[in-house]
Amino acid sequence: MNNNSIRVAIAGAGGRMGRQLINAVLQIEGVILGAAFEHTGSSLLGVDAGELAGLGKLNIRVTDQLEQEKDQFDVLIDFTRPEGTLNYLAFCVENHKNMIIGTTGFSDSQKEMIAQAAKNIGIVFAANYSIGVNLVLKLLEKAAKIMGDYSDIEIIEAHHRHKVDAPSGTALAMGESIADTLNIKLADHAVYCREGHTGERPKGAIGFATIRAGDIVGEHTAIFADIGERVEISHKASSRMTFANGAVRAAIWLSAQPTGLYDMRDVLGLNTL
Ligand SMILES: NC(=O)c1ccc[n+]([C@@H]2O[C@H](COP(=O)([O-])OP(=O)(O)OC[C@H]3O[C@@H](n4cnc5c(N)ncnc54)[C@H](O)[C@@H]3O)[C@@H](O)[C@H]2O)c1
Ligand SMILES: O=C(O)C1=N[C@H](C(=O)O)CCC1
Repeated sequence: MNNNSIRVAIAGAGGRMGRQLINAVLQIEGVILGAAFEHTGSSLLGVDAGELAGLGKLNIRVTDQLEQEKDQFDVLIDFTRPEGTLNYLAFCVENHKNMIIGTTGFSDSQKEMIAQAAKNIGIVFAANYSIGVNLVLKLLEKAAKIMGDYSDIEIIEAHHRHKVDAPSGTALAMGESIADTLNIKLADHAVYCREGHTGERPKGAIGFATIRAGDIVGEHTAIFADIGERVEISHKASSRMTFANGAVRAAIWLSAQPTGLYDMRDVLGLNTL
């Protein structure tokens, strides 16, 4: 640790991702843990953040008192729920703190609030912070360019039984990447549900299928299928540390950027390829 270290606050510190993020902050050079937040009423308030993550005492207590901690951090990493994110967003705008948003499941109007906030602070907003998934988003542009206007496109995702939103943010980002390349609106082509007598597959549909089971960390496949052949582009995450390491990398990168809205492809330099 040195005086130039970026001080990170973790929101949702007691969650599956929050605990991994505490771990990642302690392991990665250039960042230190400044604060750990949980929502009001959480049974984890007052618990030591290091002990929460199984790392021993850090003398940083989990709190819901943002105002009291505001001088302890430069950037807030949020993996919570949309309503939680929007509360933290208002606080960060008010107090000029950068934000890394990993939460998924936002409505269009909530996404617009994030975009508006990014006029005042730096925000990286990504449905998936793994390097591999962001590479996949780029590969999908290539596949869509070559096969997108004649093949049947389907996106399949699988996650653990506790996940509350569907399709996953990553599956939607994959759909957006394909739709943007084809110059179409995902909302006009997405098919999220099939049941009963559906009729034949409409040409140009982008289908989504969701699996929720056990402890699956996160798996995504995009299929481009024609008669006689199909291409499948897949990513499988086997540890949440891949997301946590990516989010901390984004926090370091964001500290050197001007105010604005970025995604993980900006952080990795993939948007200029
Ligand atoms: N972008 C990525 O790379 C990535 C990776 C994994 C998970 N996620 C997303 O991150 C989010 C969290 O996932 P998780 O598996 O850690 O979930 P989780 O349920 O284990 O953790 C959520 C945390 O948020 C807290 N929380 C819930 N409601 C809140 C509120 N209103 N205000 C403040 N805090 C609140 C909970 O107490 C908990 O600590 C989900 O939206 C998930 O889809 C994104
Ligand atoms: O575990 C989750 O929840 C995940 N959510 C993200 C999504 O919705 O895409 C990323 C993968 C893990």
